[in-house]
Amino acid sequence: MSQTNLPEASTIAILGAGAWGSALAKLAKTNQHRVTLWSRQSSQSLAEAIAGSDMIVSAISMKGVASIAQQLQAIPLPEETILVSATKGLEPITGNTPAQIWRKALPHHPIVVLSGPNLSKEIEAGLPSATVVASDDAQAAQIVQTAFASKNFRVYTNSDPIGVELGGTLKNVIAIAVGVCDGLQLGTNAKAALITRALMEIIRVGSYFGARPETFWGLSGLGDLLATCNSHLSRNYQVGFALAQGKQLDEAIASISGTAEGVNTAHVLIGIGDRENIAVPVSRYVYRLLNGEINPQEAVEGLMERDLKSES
Ligand SMILES: NC(=O)C1=CN([C@@H]2O[C@H](COP(=O)(O)OP(=O)(O)OC[C@H]3O[C@@H](n4cnc5c(N)ncnc54)[C@H](OP(=O)(O)O)[C@@H]3O)[C@@H](O)[C@H]2O)C=CC1
Ligand SMILES: O=C(CO)COP(=O)(O)O
Repeated sequence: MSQTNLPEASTIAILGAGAWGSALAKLAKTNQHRVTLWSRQSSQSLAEAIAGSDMIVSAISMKGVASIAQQLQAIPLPEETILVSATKGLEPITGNTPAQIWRKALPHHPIVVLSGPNLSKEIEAGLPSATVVASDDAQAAQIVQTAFASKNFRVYTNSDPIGVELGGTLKNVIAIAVGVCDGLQLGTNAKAALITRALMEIIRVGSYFGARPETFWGLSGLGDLLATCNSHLSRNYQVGFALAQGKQLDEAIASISGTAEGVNTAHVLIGIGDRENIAVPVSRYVYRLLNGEINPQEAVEGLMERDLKSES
């Protein structure tokens, strides 16, 4: 399909009017869709905002997903309405991904995950970028692809939704680690080693959950690691950088605008790693640092002094 042809106009409701929801709304408007951007602050009710939507896109922070999904359950919706999950996080206690929450709440709807190296400020500025839309429902993924693709936003489909979702979610913890690495001025070799070993860790966790390893070499895995680990625009990276400057976690969080999902994800991930016996050394040191058990320098020493092992 040529991207010079505008996709047919759809009615799209975007839930979550923060940085990411607003950027997605702008992308959808570029393609002439009728767009409603909704948050808890909106004058419209949720039911009014989604009325007549062909597609509902959730760009809500992890902490709000379950309650909004529950509210949507109570609103009659045609079964063909596509739900697109753009949140990158894990639910505390259950460890569910956002798409798993949507699937449980609205089992009869097509669910599509949207994830990739998508720093919202760059997208708002109209810079070129690419993303992935993943679903078990190939047709739904293609509809979302067509709806959002434009000359500055290249959208790929993928049939491994859990892999695409975990790639975007788990890299947030690593972006905190790399923010620490850069904040301590540990150099390019250290950063390359950290990102590469972290990718192995992400693949280990993803494989346990049934994701395909090769998915993590794509945009939502390696691609998003490269974006967030190399940019001061990443809030997760900023949290790590601030910790390396000696800030306490609450100060670091207060110093960024918006949500740094990696903080909560680290806690949920370590719970899963402990329960399922999955080795996640980089994420574990991030978790210990966030908990105040160690300082940034001790995290570096701990990672460097681990038992010697083979690379695989
Ligand atoms: N910013 C980015 O570059 C990207 C972000 N993401 C992901 O998108 C998600 C949102 O990020 P971002 O837009 O940056 O975050 P923001 O903090 O800018 O916005 C969060 C949005 O979630 C809503 N929200 C928060 N808590 C609740 C709740 N308890 N109930 C209902 N709504 C709630 C907020 O609503 P209210 O205004 O009412 O508080 C707000 O609209 C995150 O998971 C993030 O990882 C993914 C790709 C890129
Ligand atoms: O996920 C993102 C870019 O793909 C945004 O990263 P931060 O949440 O760290 O800002």
